[in-house]
Amino acid sequence: MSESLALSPELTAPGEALAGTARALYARGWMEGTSGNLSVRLPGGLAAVTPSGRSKGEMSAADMVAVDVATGEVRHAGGARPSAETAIHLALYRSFPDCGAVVHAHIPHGTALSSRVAIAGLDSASFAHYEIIKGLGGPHPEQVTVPVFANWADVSKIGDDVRRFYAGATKPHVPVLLIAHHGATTWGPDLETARNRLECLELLCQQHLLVHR
Ligand SMILES: CSC[C@@H](O)[C@@H](O)C(=O)COP(=O)(O)O
Ligand SMILES: [Zn+2]
Repeated sequence: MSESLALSPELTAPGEALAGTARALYARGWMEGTSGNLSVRLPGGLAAVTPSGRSKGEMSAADMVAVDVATGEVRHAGGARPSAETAIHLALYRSFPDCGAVVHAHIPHGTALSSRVAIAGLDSASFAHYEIIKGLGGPHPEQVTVPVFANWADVSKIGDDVRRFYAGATKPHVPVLLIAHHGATTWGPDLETARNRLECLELLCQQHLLVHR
């Protein structure tokens, strides 16, 4: 089925929220050259996802693509393909029933730190004492360990890794992750919270890199 989201009035507001948040993140320099993607969960087992390969500074609600969270099947699209990283978004929606929105951006300091972690042969970054940790939404206000996933060319493999990682988790998690040499993905009950967590993660990584030059 292929149909513009603009034709579905109940999907227009989430689409506008996605376009507005994407514009703001683009304006910050975090979604350069078509990078970055966002999604929100919709009623009926769907998620609205940004289209693939488009400037995230110039989108409207009608550009968004609705996909089935359970199957990944495209349900509504005005001719656009959903984000190439939809598999990561769906892995998070499937892992966390309370996840209402996912934001991915190539934040500069987060990406630099993810590269440093990967080059060191590690798979997580730990931080302690920074006040901004409180803004990440994790269980501990004073310390946090952020997983750093491998950046497979086949994005479905990143989605599989994410799904496996959180399926095995028994403790409360922090709703942010890094992808090595690539960027960050954050999530939350709504788009605003997911975006705030992205901002906090970028600032945390920046502060950490200033301390550990
Ligand atoms: C500018 S290339 C960046 C892409 O490879 C990818 O990492 C990305 O963030 C955007 O992919 P998209 O398919 O537009 O959602
Ligand atoms: Zn990306």
